[in-house]
Amino acid sequence: MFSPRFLLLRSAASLTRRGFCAGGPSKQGKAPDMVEVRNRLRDIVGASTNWSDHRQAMEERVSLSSMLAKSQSDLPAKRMKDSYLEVHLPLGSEPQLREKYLTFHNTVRFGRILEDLDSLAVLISYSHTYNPALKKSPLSIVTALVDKIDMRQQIVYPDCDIKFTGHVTWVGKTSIEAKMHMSQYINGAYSPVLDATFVMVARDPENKRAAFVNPLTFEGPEEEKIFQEGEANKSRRVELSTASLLKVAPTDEERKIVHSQFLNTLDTNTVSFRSRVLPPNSVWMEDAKLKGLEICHPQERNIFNRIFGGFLMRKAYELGWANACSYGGCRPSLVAVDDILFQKPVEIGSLLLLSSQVCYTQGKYIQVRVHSEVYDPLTRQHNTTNVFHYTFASDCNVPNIVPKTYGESMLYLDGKRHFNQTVEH
Ligand SMILES: CCCCCCCCCCCCCC(=O)SCCNC(=O)CCNC(=O)[C@H](O)C(C)(C)COP(=O)(O)OP(=O)(O)OC[C@H]1O[C@@H](n2cnc3c(N)ncnc32)[C@H](O)[C@@H]1OP(=O)(O)O
Repeated sequence: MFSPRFLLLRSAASLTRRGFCAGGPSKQGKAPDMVEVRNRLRDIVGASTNWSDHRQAMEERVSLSSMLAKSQSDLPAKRMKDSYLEVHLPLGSEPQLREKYLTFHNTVRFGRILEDLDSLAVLISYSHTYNPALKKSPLSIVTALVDKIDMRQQIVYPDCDIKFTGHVTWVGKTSIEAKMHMSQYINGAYSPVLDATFVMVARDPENKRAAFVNPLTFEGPEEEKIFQEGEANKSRRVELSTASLLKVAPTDEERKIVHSQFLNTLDTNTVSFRSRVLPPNSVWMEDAKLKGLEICHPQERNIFNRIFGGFLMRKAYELGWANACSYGGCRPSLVAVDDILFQKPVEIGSLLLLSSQVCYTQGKYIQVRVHSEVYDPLTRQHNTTNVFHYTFASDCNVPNIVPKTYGESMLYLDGKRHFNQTVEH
């Protein structure tokens, strides 16, 4: 069985029984925090605490393959409340924790929140797939996609307690959608800060092949609605991927936008398609990039000895934020995160190249895309691992971003699609 600490974190019912009510810690014990979430994740898969033991720990996991279900119907259906978790981040009551989360401008580092959400989504997924007959889970559950994060409040205070709640909202055969909410204790009550939807994928113990997850049942019309939303999200994701500009031509309306941008930048003094002039209050796309490099040390590993998805999101977010800050000339605030795709795992020891680009602007909004790739210095090969999309708002209107090449125009249209999806709807 998973150890009693895991049970502390389990369902809504057990949380209430033990007194982990919304108001804060109980008398019987402290409400679970992020350290406990990560310790639990380590226990669930049997990850080593020291890097020097990681090979042995991985070898031990291989034997768990025989515990995998042969089909989804062999697994018992779970209820939404079976995976419900509530976790506290006591920034208000534990000042020593604040340092890790604090920005120079006395707000909360959003990159740290991304890390916490990622760990929580994994634990929610393990709660859904929990099998009391097993000591360790044979599943390797990885983050495939951050579907969206909607900000409901711009400012996150560094000295007020934070509460995360969440549960599984939809499952496929081997994938799980988890929705999480973050709220902050301000003036005697918790007020909503953000809503997040993640898609997790279950793999075998060696993280090589997909593995079945328990079906999900819903109780009552409210849960049915949540499940239907999950179905709709899945269909939307398939539609978006089919219409990707990397696969098909832009729509008629989009083509018109590209051509009118081209005409707007033609030099009227020359009869040439090549001589281009930057319109007033505009910036060429090629001048709105910011790049970075990360050496992927063992310290940033996840429980599967690959680089932790939350770390990748934090690094990409901070680079994207710095780019938006430099572009708008003031500190921007985050409006939304959407469609962060984890295409390939990042191995420990990799050189990770991060490249951010302002790809769309509208009024005070700045849409930033961050692309990350692993670079092998021996073969000089590059492999894309992630693509991140962030929407920021500046204090006042920013210059228009203008593409010059066809490839940049596609980035612009892709940025516009992401912007419309997150801000306008
Ligand atoms: C030791 C110290 C530890 C310290 C503690 C650290 C903190 C704790 C950290 C905790 C750990 C933190 C966690 C981390 O850090 S995880 C690290 C970050 N994530 C990764 O590295 C994942 C990288 N990506 C991949 O490996 C592959 O692309 C995956 C495995 C994701 C898919 O591969 P592939 O494409 O070959 O899969 P498939 O064709 O067999 O399909 C399988 C299923 O997947 C569904 N699907 C696929 N893609 C998407 C998508 N984009 N949107 C929605 N769904 C998607 C698909 O529909 C199907 O579902 P279903 O139809 O069967 O239902």
